[in-house]
Amino acid sequence: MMNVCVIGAGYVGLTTSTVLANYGHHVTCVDQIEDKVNQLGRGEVPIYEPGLEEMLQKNIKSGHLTFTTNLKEAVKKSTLIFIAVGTPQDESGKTDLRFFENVTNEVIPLIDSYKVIITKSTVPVGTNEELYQKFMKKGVEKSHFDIVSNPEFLREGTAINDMLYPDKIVVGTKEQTPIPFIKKLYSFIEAPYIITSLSGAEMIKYASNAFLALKVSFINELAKMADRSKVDITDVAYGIGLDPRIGHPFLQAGLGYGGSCLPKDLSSLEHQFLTKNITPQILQAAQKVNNSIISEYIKKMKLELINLQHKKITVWGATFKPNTDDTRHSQALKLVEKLVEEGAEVHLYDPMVTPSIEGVTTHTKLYDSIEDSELLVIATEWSQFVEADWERVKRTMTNQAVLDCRNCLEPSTLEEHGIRYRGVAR
Ligand SMILES: NC(=O)C1=CN([C@@H]2O[C@H](COP(=O)(O)OP(=O)(O)OC[C@H]3O[C@@H](n4cnc5c(N)ncnc54)[C@H](O)[C@@H]3O)[C@@H](O)[C@H]2O)C=CC1
Ligand SMILES: O=C(O)[C@H]1O[C@H](OP(=O)(O)OP(=O)(O)OC[C@H]2O[C@@H](n3ccc(=O)[nH]c3=O)[C@H](O)[C@@H]2O)[C@H](O)[C@@H](O)[C@@H]1O
Repeated sequence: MMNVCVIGAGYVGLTTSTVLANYGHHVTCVDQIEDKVNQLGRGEVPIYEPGLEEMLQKNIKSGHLTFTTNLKEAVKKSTLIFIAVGTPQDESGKTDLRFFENVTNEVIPLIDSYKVIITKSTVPVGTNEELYQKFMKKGVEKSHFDIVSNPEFLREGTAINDMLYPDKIVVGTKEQTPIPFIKKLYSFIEAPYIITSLSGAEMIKYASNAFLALKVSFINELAKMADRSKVDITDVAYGIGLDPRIGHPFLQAGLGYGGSCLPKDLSSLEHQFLTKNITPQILQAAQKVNNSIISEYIKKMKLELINLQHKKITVWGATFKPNTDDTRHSQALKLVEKLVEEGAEVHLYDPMVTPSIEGVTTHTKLYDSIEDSELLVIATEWSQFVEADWERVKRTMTNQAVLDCRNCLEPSTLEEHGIRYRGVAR
């Protein structure tokens, strides 16, 4: 079993640390935020990720997983060093590598024996090659390090399962030397290896997120046409998805894609193209479609209420998708903000988060949020909403109308209760 250091205790760092510890490795997870480290040390996970807390507690107890702010000690005792810090976008949309660079600057002087530096963070094509050059320039002995680009493909909400059962393990490397280490590390996972260059691995990660975003934008563009042609978009998605060359996943029309990665990675990839003087037409179109969706739904609300000013509208869902507490780049919150701009009296309920937004009343009880409401908008497809008591919804609202921006409800169920249903091209 191997000694592993994971730098960054976010979704990726925590899942990586916990899963590796669960399969017998000795993992030290480092974060710079002391409170977070203390909390994690007590077995409390600051993010909502199903199954993570239980697995983490088990591994702390068995002694396979520890948390610290002391990078030096963690690096010294480990052969494999994962970098899993955030790589957000800056104001211009390109990747802000500040955290990544801080970490590598801190790690370089600590290397005095062979280590494999494994980049899990999503970084622009060419970053790991530059990192290799940086190690060489700073005089780290060639026999003391290898750089591996090992991007992560997990989804929030199903992180553990995705890490245990990936469809592939991508390993970008300049040398053969680190490959046996990586294979030993992941020996509990059955998945094909894609061994490629450092930049190849980086590009696979961006291409993957970009393609997922394209699928979502493609179906959302079709949904606009379907809506005006009285075509049910779920039939179209099902029909085209049966062709194995297309496939069903990521053809759910709705409010569009959000989250901490798809929007930022598309924007980053667009910048990477532009710096090479290539216009990324498809990427730009996918983003344009995604950015156009909120106004489509505002129009739909106006069909129901004519004017949104001073109308009491309730939005159910704030997170960017169900089963997470992440609201980064949430389309639901963009919709809420737009409703405030339109002068509506906005009420918000989410099972996991209670964000504070100027001009919005946030509720902690589902049915309180729709009291005297004139329109209920489903912005995130939490199962709690799908299973709502529609008779109670009908009694509590002033105007019985639901706009299902995720096509997650059964129209006939609502109609049976005398509630007007509008969905996404249905
Ligand atoms: N969130 C996700 O589902 C996925 C994220 N990724 C990529 O993985 C990377 C990490 O993403 P998240 O886990 O969401 O990030 P996050 O932002 O949730 O967490 C990053 C952590 O790194 C810590 N950190 C920053 N600088 C540090 C330093 N110098 N020393 C120690 N700790 C430091 C922060 O305190 C924070 O706890 C990103 O590049 C992201 O694009 C890839 C696949 C899935
Ligand atoms: O790089 C990352 O961080 C990760 O980004 C996404 O994972 P995640 O952000 O957790 O969320 P997804 O499940 O991909 O959903 C993204 C967004 O697309 C939307 N979506 C998804 C599917 C669909 O059919 N329609 C649709 O609108 C979701 O509502 C959500 O807002 C990718 O799916 C992961 O493979 C990747 O590792």
